[in-house]
Amino acid sequence: MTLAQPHDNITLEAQVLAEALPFLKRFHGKTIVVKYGGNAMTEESLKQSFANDVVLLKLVGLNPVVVHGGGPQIEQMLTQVGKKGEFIQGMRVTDAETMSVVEMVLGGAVNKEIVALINQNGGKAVGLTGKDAGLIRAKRLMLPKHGSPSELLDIGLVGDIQQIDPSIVHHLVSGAFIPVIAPIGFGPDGETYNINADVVAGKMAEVLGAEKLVLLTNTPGVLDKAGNLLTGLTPRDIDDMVADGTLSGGMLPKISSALDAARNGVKGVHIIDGRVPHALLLEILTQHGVGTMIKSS
Ligand SMILES: Nc1ncnc2c1ncn2[C@@H]1O[C@H](COP(=O)(O)OP(=O)(O)O)[C@@H](O)[C@H]1O
Ligand SMILES: CC(=O)N[C@@H](CCC(=O)OP(=O)(O)O)C(=O)O
Repeated sequence: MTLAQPHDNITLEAQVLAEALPFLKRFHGKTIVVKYGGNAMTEESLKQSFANDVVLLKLVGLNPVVVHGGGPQIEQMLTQVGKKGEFIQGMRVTDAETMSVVEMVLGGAVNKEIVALINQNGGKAVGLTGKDAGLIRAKRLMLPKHGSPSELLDIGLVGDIQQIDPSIVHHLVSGAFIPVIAPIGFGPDGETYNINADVVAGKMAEVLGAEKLVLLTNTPGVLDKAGNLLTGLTPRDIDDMVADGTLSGGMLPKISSALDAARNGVKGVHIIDGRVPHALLLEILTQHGVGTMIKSS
């Protein structure tokens, strides 16, 4: 027996669907880069709702391109092999052994899990690393030291993106596929580089001329010192928050990539809570933006 739904609920559902129309029109045929952070890939039901949202966006005419992280998953594997991860300014110090683990975890397990989830939900996902079809060319990153930016820190096999050749992504998107990209780059002499996934997502959004960049993470968005959600951030706010330490750890590369993308033409850049079911749909297809929008000025 199926019980009838109260009219109020039905009206509400119809209203939500009808409200999506202006967003569907605005974003039809547009590229949306979605960064799926390792910290947002925790519960099984959330992974399913993420995959479902990506497929839905594709089927209604948008072009989602997924860039994923996997920091916690790398950490787990490093622990199994008796190594401990170390981060400087939100970037993993990467020796040769760590690089093999990173490539195995990101290019293998995590990438294929996301591809399989999207495909189970009715999409046609194709997994890539930055090595495939020459997608992400990189060189060794030298980090300016905090407080003494003229001094440079060498943190190992961490990549600084030199060039993105988006042709493979364009081919896949036009063939109705959903690209799923692991943040690994290659150097001129065949070196393999570990690149922060937020940095890859930001650059990918710029190079693809994406309409939006949505970064899914494990906080409600960017928080102030008291833990309140900030719904919008200007470059000035960001400078102040970096200087007083309100932004730290993994949020540093995230914010700087988000700001670069906003300044380089990506119209909507959002950091949102990947632990909220269907956060991606709420952000893109409703008026109820969730999380923090990063403004270019
Ligand atoms: N001001 C801030 N607001 C929100 N999160 C912050 C802030 N400063 C630092 N963080 C940290 O940044 C983390 C998100 O970055 P990260 O761990 O790299 O996640 P992801 O795997 O999604 O990229 C948060 O879980 C939080 O611990
Ligand atoms: C250089 C660097 O820090 N690379 C990251 C790549 C994965 C990543 O960025 O994962 P999240 O998005 O889940 O944090 C790392 O090794 O953890």
